[in-house]
Amino acid sequence: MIINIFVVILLTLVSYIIYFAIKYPDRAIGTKTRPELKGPRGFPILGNFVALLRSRGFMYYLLDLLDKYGTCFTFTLPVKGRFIMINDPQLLEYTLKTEFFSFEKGEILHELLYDLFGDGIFGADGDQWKLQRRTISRLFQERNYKDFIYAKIVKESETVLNILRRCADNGRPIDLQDLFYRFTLDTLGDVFFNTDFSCLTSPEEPVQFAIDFDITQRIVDWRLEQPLWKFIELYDERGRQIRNSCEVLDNYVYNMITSRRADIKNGKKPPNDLLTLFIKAADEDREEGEEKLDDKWLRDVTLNLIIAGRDTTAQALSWMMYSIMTNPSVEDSLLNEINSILLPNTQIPPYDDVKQQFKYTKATFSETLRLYPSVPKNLKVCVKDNILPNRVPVYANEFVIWVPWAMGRDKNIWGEDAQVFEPQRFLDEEDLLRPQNQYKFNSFHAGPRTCLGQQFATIEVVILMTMMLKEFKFELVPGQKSPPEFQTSLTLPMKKPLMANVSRRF
Ligand code: HEM
Repeated sequence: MIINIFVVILLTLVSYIIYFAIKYPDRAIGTKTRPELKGPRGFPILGNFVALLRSRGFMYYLLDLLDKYGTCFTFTLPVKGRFIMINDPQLLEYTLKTEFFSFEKGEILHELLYDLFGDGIFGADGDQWKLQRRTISRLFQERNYKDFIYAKIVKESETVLNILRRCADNGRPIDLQDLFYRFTLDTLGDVFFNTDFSCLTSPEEPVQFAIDFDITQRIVDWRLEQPLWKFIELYDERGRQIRNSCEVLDNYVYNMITSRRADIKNGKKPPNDLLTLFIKAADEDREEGEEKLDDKWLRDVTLNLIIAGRDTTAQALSWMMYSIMTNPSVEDSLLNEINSILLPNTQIPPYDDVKQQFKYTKATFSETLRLYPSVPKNLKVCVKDNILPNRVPVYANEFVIWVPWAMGRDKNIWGEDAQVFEPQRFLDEEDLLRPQNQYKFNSFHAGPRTCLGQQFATIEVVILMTMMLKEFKFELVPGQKSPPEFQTSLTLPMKKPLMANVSRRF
């Protein structure tokens, strides 16, 4: 009897598989056929999943396909569906601005980001996104930079200099990538919570908040590439790890919120930081009838911003230092600029200079992000049938995907010298910053969802780079791969440490 039931189930299963294999002979189950589009042929039911698994990771897979098929092609993955590449500024403008409401983050992305990002701005769409964008923009304004953000960045930069002084004195090389991760996390801890995560004060010690942060991000990255993540996490270690790490992060942030609320209630003067401002903004908005601004909302907003600001900026700093160390003429121009703006015997650039001057430093930062964009690939889901300007239809539930890494190196977009590191391309004849088309230089995203931390990151980079380069010379420790390999991830970490020797200039 049991054997009969088993045979019936097996036969039914096999019949279904045969049925679906005939219905979806070269693409993932559930996807529409698109014979008019170029792209690799997939397996029945699984689409291009096998090829993706055989590749070195999603990013490398996309780069191989871009080489083979050009800027617009398609492939399919089970559970996720069809992806259409749109590696072209005009197509990007159309999806990120003109048809903004037809292309969203969508439910699939929201769900796989949820443990870490919650309902925060990164996974949010519609009114939920609009409300957060409005509140966050209100707080990233000039007055707050002047009042406390600038001073906190300078303070953390000085701690970095102390570490570098010890390295220079001991003749010990340093891993710059690790140093920059510590710097950006400590800066965000200070700016958001007026707290010291102690990443820089104990540079040899692991930091629990950072460890749990890295675990959750790694698992979220993996989910992006793995269609069966929900099922695998049921029996795999990763499910337990992400729950535990998120609990640590949640407890940390909720404790901060609770004790700050208590301080405010008891009439204690709260510190100048973004948490205080967010609590005030949330309370004001709640009085105006916004229901959603509770402590969970505050947790989501602050954690999203820390995630947004830590890795992106640390990685940009690492690639920038690598580019400076391997381009002596760029280093000379940076030093000329620093010495022409700073008075002799001063090392800290004044706020107004950071904002208005340092054009070459800012151009070097942009050039770094053109070649090494901190978010190297990105995607949106189509929520309403649409036709792209190149006449390619995109149907609801299909993804559009683009690769800033490849766009930044595309000769058709940046000219014959696209592969060359040349900050001058961001400056005009009078050495003023050239206004950029956001859809061409899209490392900070573009359209209504442009990065809200661009100014924050620029100020952080200008201050730290100026202070570091003024006092120290950096040289790559020989024997490292150049250019360094990246690790496939949501962002663009270097795969190995970036080891440098440090010596004093004076
Ligand atoms: C080099 C540094 C940075 C780069 C290259 C960068 C790049 C980006 C990119 C590509 C996006 C779009 C991501 C998406 O598809 O959702 C984004 C969004 C965002 N970034 Fe940044 N970012 C940087 C630093 C920062 C910092 C320091 C902060 C804040 C402390 C920040 C806050 C945000 C926020 C809030 C959004 C979401 C905007 C929205 O969805 O409306 N970013 N950033």
